[in-house]
Amino acid sequence: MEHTNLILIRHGQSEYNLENRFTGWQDIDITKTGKQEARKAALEIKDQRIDIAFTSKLIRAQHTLQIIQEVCGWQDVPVVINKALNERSYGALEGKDKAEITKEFGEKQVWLWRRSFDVAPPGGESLKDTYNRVIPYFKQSILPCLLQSQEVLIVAHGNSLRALLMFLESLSPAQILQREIETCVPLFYDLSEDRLQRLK
Ligand SMILES: O=C(O)[C@H](O)COP(=O)(O)O
Repeated sequence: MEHTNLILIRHGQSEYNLENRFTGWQDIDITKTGKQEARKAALEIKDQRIDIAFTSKLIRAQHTLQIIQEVCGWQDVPVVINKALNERSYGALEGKDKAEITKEFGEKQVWLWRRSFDVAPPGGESLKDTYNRVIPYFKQSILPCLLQSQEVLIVAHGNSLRALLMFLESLSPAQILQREIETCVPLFYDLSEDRLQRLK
């Protein structure tokens, strides 16, 4: 496998993913399928060296990371938990059925809430709001590890990771509209020293 110094993984399927409900900050665990996805992701990355792992305060991400650690034998890898990596808040939509909300508000509005950069769901966070907490945390706590040549694993959420890859790949608000992050499909980054310096 090629060298990589940063791996991003979205948690395994959650109970609400299975039920097609908006999750956001609701602390919902992963399903049996989610556990299998985590084991599969672990097998894909187990040959990598990981020095430190970061995850959110939410159980679906932590549980996914625990399974990865068990399968890879990485129980001793230090884990840093921070709410800055939490999923975006879906506000008033949390717990609601995505299909019913689409029926009520229309596909275009729901798509803007789910995928646009700056349209926030009612009472929740836009991707821009999420970006504005994820990226300062990345710069302050994760980037220094990478700059010290540590190999980093981040297990987080669809939208906190969309914010992060927008930053890492210098994507515009128009480009991020198209990006979907699948559950437990590892994203590998090999960031050169020069690139890391420019991310500071
Ligand atoms: O919070 C949620 O509902 C999901 O984790 C991500 O949802 P999305 O695909 O609507 O962004």
